[in-house]
Amino acid sequence: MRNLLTISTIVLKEKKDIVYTTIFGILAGLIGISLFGASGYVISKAALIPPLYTLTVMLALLKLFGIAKAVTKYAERYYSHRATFTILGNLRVRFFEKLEPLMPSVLHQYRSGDLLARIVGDVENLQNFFLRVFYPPIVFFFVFISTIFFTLFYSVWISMTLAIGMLLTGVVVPMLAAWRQQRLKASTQELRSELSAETTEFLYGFRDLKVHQKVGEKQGKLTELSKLYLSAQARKQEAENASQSWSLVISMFVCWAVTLFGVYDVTRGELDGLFLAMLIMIGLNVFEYAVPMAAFPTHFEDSRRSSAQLFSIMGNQKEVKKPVSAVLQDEPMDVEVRNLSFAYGNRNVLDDVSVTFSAGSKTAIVGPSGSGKSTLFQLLVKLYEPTSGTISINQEFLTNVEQEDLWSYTNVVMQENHFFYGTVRDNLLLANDNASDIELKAALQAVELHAHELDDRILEKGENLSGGERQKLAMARAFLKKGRIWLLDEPFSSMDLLTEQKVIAELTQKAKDATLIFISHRLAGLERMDQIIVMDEGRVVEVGSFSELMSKKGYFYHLKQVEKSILFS
Ligand SMILES: Nc1ncnc2c1ncn2[C@@H]1O[C@H](COP(=O)(O)OP(=O)(O)OP(=O)(O)O)[C@@H](O)[C@H]1O
Repeated sequence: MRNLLTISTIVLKEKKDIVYTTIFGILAGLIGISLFGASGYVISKAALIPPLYTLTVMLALLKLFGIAKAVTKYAERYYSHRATFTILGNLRVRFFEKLEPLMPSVLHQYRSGDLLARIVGDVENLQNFFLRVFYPPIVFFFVFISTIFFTLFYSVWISMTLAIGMLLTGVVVPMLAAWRQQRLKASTQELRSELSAETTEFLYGFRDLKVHQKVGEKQGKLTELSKLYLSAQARKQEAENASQSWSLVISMFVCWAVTLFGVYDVTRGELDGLFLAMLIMIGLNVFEYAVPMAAFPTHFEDSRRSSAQLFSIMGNQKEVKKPVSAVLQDEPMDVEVRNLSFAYGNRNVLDDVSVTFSAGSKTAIVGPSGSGKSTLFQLLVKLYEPTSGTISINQEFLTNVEQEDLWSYTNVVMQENHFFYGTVRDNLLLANDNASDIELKAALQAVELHAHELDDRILEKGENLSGGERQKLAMARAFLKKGRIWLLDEPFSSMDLLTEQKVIAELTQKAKDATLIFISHRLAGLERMDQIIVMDEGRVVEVGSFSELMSKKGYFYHLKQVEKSILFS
């Protein structure tokens, strides 16, 4: 409910349109009922053969009502839709602004299809909040109350019957429908998110599923989920149709009752027969405004669930602080890690890690698979927040440094890098918009990607590149940036040894005025590093230069012996 209140505050920003919508909605309702009522009166009056001029004036008035109804209805639609689309725009912007600083951690917690369904589907769903939940009840009650008061002048019984009809269609039927909605366990939103997440995974993993002959099995699961979603939608629609039908049935009974009471009053001489048709027509027309009330609970429940789904993404996250930072400079920077621990859920993967990367130093982090190297890397680039301990850059805690700032001063190459559909040029320009073609070609040369032209096409996710070529292109992208911290997570693992040595030589040259931290599986070529950090089971087990570690004959020395024995066996 708190989420819906937040949505209401966003909706209320469009006060002007909301007021206009409500006023024109009420006017359209009152004029519509007057038009019907007046038609009934004119029919009765015409039967008494009044002078022609009386009929002419009455018909002219009817025409005027007709035009006024069309104009007010148009204005109501115009302002309500204008408000809806502006509110939808505001919601999208608000959601995006809230989500953007949280994005790295959000991406790790949600399946991509689920996130997409929430961003697109749930925001879209909220368009009904104003259009079907927020203002129709106001119009309904205002129009009904006015009608009840008006009919009171003619017949207490008719007025009372309309009041009962209003209570039944405006309160009882929607309450029953809301109760039924609550009993529908699986919400369409949750099922849609699941379906979207499963479909995305199916498409991403299609090739592997095919290789392992599991396409049919996965397809069956998807079909099952899709059926569940369709039946949830059907049940929801059935519930809405049922309450609309009940509303209609009640309105018909009320109209019969109005007719009966009217006839009874006329026979007793308490009501002029001239007004009977008018009252019946009013009774028939006023229930038009009860129809949206029947759908009210469905849309209310939809909006509640959608807002809860949306806010659950933001509510789960600790918002990353974004104070302005003056710590990052265009010169090599100190990076200090103190007593850093990190857990994925309740699984500890880093335990009390303390290391220093002094300004301009070159560090390699090595260790067996799963020792926590990449996790440390992700904490250094602020993709995760530490469970405890600190990371500081130039004596400023990383929590006080803007993520965008950090990334603009850092050259990052991850284990898996993303490439977009487009040309080699487009993908390189991501790192530096202002790079000239000469600089782009030099970057390609530096990573030994001679065979590729700037206009060569790259498919989505770099599908038409080999693993090594993807790493080379990612390095070329990093070479185009002028960062003062280099953070590389196994950037050469798929390159051949010769290319690796050439790229490392180029990297050493390019990063000579920067702090370089790189994670490596291979132990060759680490002699030129200022320090080597050896990790095992989430802890730092050794730190020192190559010669220090080799003479110590500890963990690193042992790893090196194993590597040698594999290479020369
Ligand atoms: N997103 C995640 N959720 C849960 N556990 C994770 C996640 N990512 C990594 N882990 C676990 O954390 C531990 C450390 O992983 P990490 O990727 O940091 O190791 P690594 O030393 O970089 O390994 P490698 O050399 O194979 O890349 C591993 O046991 C891994 O299973």
